[in-house]
Parts: sequence; C-alpha cells; structure tokens
Amino acid sequence: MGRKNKQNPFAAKKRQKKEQAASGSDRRTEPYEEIKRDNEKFEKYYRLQNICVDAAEWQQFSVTIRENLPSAFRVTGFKDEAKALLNIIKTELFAEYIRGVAELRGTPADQVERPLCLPWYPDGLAYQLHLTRKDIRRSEPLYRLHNFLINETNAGAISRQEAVSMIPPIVLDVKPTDKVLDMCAAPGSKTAQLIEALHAEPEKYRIPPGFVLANDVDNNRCYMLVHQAKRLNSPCFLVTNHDSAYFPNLMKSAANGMKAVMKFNKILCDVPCSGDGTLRKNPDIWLKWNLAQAYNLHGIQYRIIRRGAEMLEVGGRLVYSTCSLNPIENEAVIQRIVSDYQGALEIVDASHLLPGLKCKPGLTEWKLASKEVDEVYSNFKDVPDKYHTIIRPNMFPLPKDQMANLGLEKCIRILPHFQDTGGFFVAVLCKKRQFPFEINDDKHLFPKKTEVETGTKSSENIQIDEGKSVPWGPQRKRRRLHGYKEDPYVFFEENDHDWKEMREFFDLDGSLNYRCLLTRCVTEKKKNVYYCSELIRDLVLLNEDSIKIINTGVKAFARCENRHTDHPFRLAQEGLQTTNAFMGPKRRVEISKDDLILLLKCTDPTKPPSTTLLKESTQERCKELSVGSCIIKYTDQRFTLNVVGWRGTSSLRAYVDKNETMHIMRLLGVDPSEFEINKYEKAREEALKTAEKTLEELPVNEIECVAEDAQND
Ligand SMILES: C[S@@+](CC[C@H](N)C(=O)[O-])C[C@H]1O[C@@H](n2cnc3c(N)ncnc32)[C@H](O)[C@@H]1O
Repeated sequence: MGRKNKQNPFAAKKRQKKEQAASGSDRRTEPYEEIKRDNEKFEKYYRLQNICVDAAEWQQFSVTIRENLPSAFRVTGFKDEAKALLNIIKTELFAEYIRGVAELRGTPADQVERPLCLPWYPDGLAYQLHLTRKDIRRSEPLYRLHNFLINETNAGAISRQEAVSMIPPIVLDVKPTDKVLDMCAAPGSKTAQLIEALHAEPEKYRIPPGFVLANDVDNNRCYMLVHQAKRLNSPCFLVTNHDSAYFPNLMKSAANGMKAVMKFNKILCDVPCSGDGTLRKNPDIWLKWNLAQAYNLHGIQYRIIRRGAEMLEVGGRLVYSTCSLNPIENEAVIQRIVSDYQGALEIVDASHLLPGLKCKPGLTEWKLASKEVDEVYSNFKDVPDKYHTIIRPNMFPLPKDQMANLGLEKCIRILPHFQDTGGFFVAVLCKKRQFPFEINDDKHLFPKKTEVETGTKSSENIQIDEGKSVPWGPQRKRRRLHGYKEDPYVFFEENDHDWKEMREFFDLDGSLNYRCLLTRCVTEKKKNVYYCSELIRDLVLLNEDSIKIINTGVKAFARCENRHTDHPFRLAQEGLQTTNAFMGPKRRVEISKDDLILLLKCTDPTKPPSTTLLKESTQERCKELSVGSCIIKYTDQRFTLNVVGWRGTSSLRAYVDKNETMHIMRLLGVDPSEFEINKYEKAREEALKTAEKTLEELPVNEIECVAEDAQND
C-alpha cells in the first residue's frame, strides 16, 4: 500500500469515537446511575470458578460488587511533617468529615462512622472514607473535605489512591538502596508509593543510592507519571516510554571504564488487565465484560512478566498485580512463568507484610469457557478448533501433581466484600537463579567511549547489535513508539561558569556533584537547572539512544534576573529537599512562627513584606543577607519546614504556591479558609451576576413577565 493511502490509526480511532458519540452508541456517555449493574456471562463465569466458598458468600460478593467504591487516601510517610499532618487529619479533618456527612445524610453526628484506618498499611498512614469520590466531589457540605484532599495531594502531603492499589508497593518492600523498575507505571499512584519508600530514610541518605525507573507504553500517560513524581521531588527518578514486553537491556557503568547490563532488584508488573475488579469504580465494565478480553490480555501479561523476570537480579523480587478477578489473567500467568523457568522463580508468601488484610489464597483449579460462557472446557482437548488461536494449552491449570509444587496458594486474592474495597490479585516472585541465556550477562563488559563518560556526547558510537540472541539474553522485536520529541539532557561540564557562581552564591558543599546538574536545552543562557542522582545520570547517558527518556531530575535552580543582584539564579521549591542538604549557612534565614505566617499571608507579588514587620532577630539576619534567593527555615518540636525565600532590598518574601501555603498554614494551626474557595458559593454568585446582567438588559415589560414566571414557578 502506498504511503498516501496509509491511514493514521490514531486519527481513525478519534474519528470512530466522534461518530459513536454522535450516534449515541458510545456506552461511556451513559451516566453511571443508569448503567444496569448486571452481566449474565460475568455471573456464570465466576460462579464456575468457585471464587466464593458457598452461596452465602456469593450473595455478599454479588451485593458488594454492585455498590459504589469508597475512596481512600494515604499520607506521604517520608516527609518530616507527616506525623503532624496525620494528627491534624485524625482530629480536625475527621471532625469536619463527621459534621459534613451528618449534614449530607441528615443524621446526628454521633451516628456517623469515623473513617477506617487501614490496618495493613504501615504506620497507620492510610484511611478509607465511607464516601465515594462522587459524594465528595458533588456535595456542598463536604466542600472543605474536598478542598483539603485536593490541596494536600497537590502539595505532595497525601495521595488519593484506591485501598487495594496500595498493596503491590508494600509487598515489593522497596529500600533506599534498591534499583526499582515499574514496568506499567501510568498514571503512577503505585510509582509514587515506590518513590516514597526509596526516600524513607532521609537521615541516613541525603540522596538515596537506589532509583525508581517508571515506564509506560503510552506516551501521553507518561506525562501523568511526570506530574505524579513532581509532587515528590525525587532526584532518583526516571520516566521512560517503551513497550515493556520488549524493554531493551539497559547499560550501567562498570569498573575500568567498561559498561555492563543493568539488572533490577525490585520490579513491579502492574499489568494492563480487563479490570473487572474495578467494577465498583467503573460500572461501564458491566456493559462490555467478556471473556475474549481476558484471553487476549493473557499473552501481553505473560510477555511483560517474562521480560521483567529476565531483567531481575538473582535474589531480586518481582510483584505481579492486576485489578482483575479472572484466573486467566492471574494464576494462569503466574503458573506459566514459574513452570517455564523451572525452579528459577519461586512464589513467595508476603502476607506478613500485610497484617490484618483479609484475602484468599490463589486458585489452583479453574476452568475455561467459550466467549458466551455457554461451553466449559476443563482441558485443551475439549476446546473446539475455532478457538485454538485464542484459548491456548498453557491457560489451563497444570495436572494436580505438578500444581502441588508450584505454590499458587501463596498468591493474594482480594474480593470486594472482604473489606469493602475493589477486587485485586497480587503475586510475589523471587528469582533463585539465572536463566540459562543470562549466563553471559555478568561476564560481558562492553567498552565505553570516554565522551560518554564525561557526558559530552551520547552513546552513539557504541555498537550493540541487539538483533543477536546472545550474548546477553534474547532481544525481541521492538515496537515503534510515537509521541512528542523530547528535549536533550545536557549535563554540566567541569568548567561550567554558572556552576562556579552557584556554588559560591549558595554556599554549596563539595559533595554536591555538579556533573549531576543538567538542563534541557543547548544554550548559553540556562533557564532551569535540574538535579539527578549519579546513577540516574549514568543511566541517561548510557541509554538515551536505546530508550525514549521522557523526564528526569528535580528542578533545583531557575533563572531569575534582578537588577539588585549579580547572581542570575534562584532556588526552586521543587528541588529544595535536595539542595537544602548541600547548602551551608550563608543563604539561610531562621524565622519564628509569626514571621512565617506573615510571609505566607502576603500573596500580592507587587507588595512584598517589608523586613521591618518581622522580629528584630530576623531583621538583623536580613541585614547580613545580600539580595537574592535564600532558604527560610522554621523549626518547632514537631517538624522543620524549609521554604524558598527572596531577600529583596528591603523585604523578605516566601516563594511558595497556594497549595504549599495552605499546607503550611494547617501545620502551623492557622485556619487556611481565607485561601479556600467554596465552588458552590462561587457558582451561586456567578449565576446571580448573570441573572442581574440579563435583567439590566431586558426592557421593563419583559422584566415583569420574568418576575411573574418566577412567582408562578
Ligand atoms: C493497570 S495500568 C497501571 C496502573 C499504574 N501501575 C498505577 O498504579 O497507577 C496499566 C498500564 O500499563 C500500560 N501498558 C499497557 N501495555 C503496556 C506495555 N506493553 N508496556 C508498558 N506499559 C503498558 C498502560 O498504558 C497502562 O498505563
């Protein structure tokens, strides 16, 4: 077919969606209330699988899966102020919650059930509310609760996440030294949890030695990952865009200027799935549920976990998870990968990491069925020829004697009625020994060009013939991906003029590696300067030609030219967690609570607060500080807060956004309501204004008619 006649598949899909919407056949346009929460095939199929022990349990399952899902959130544990925020949540927020729910439901406050602390989430940091996301979003009595959740999420202090979705990162058990790969990461709620675990020991590691690499095949969804991670400001984070089933071997620096294949010791495969465990959140799945989807997905899921297992270090841990109830997407995939690698992978019991979680063991028996679930197959011989391409022999459970040694019962199955959640499946695997084709991985070192080492040139000269099956594992065909062209990653060089000035001005100590500073454009005048860890720098430089890197580094400095100072950069709030660890006392101001509140309340950029309004000791310190960016520090017994400040000629300003301002206000015990918006109130005011305007424009006799109509109504 000539190029001219080639259809753009994305445009075709878009067109199709538009046409569907216009003809009313797009089922997603139906409001959730009107969706009939029933599907005969679903019911028949899962009864067949015996996912519930008896009729009474089936009844419970059946009722719960038709109810809307309660929402949940967790507090970002590694932040200094986490405990204080948790305390505020348990007292002030829950008091507001009880008041709001009582008003909404018209019940006495003492009859409103408190949010549930999830017993299996570490340190009591996660809660489930007895409200759906829609309740919270659409009810005026709950607007303050809603504002709190949005604002604290944006400030990176909490994450709104479905309860069961918090489980895979917990059982992956990430430590600050781990090299973590999240293979199907977008939109990134689990990635955020992995990053938090990486930063869990800030006293021990200024910058964690490990990293999190988050990957997704969908270019647009990769930017959701960038957004998620931005809230957590980690310099040990990288986003890539690739098909995980064909993820290339990444290279890392080895001794003597050589490079070697990178292996990960923690891998999360939260694979694409049919999602019938999310029926409570996505009722439209009732309308389209069918078995063909599960059969199709099994192959993709297997290829992703297989590639994950290949990239896993010996002794490393891999977590496989889906939000599907279907054994074809769950136990059948695990059975296949474990039996394919004959003892190299072992299923691990991780239940001790989830104390109090109600769950069932993985299934060891299941049946397959035709698409309409009108024929049931217990083994491949029963399957009619016409289904042989979609139903494969390895989807069936192994014979009992082989099944007995596999350990599928160590997998975790969660059904919605156990603890009022969505449905979920998790399996934890450990790699016991190398796969046969990996034998050469450790032995093979590849020459590394000196330009690559110094960061002045990418690895274009390195000849790696990925088409060959050896020496470092099977390389499979690559899928061409589309998406935006990314700007380059330009690392600082030794004699960088800006670095010298920054080091001097901000009193940065020698342990901050300037080679880890980067910009995203090749220009004399740098705009934003980012910082990433040494391992991430190495990964970027050695692999940018073999994988599409979407984003890395936290913004540490931003250009901010001002006629009262020669230094052209200011600190960026995003990167403060990192830069703060390396800055000496020269550009720091310690202030009192009252001073901090005063600075935060001053939101008019044209009227920065005069230093004369601050405490005398702060005024004295300001006199010593030249004009420019600085760190404003506040400490009490509970926590230390650092915010970016700007010392003007006669002023001191805090450079924090609205979400951060409200977050700090709350922590300081100040009512942040003056920054809050009641969207319902605002809508009423807007409506009133519009009505008044309309009336002003109407002739007098029509006004009388409108008034009369209103009275009749
Ligand atoms: C279940 S979602 C992941 C949810 C995510 N882990 C989280 O917690 O927010 C599955 C993701 O896999 C991605 N995906 C599908 N096929 C993939 C593939 N072959 N390689 C990489 N990602 C893939 C989808 O784009 C989707 O974002």
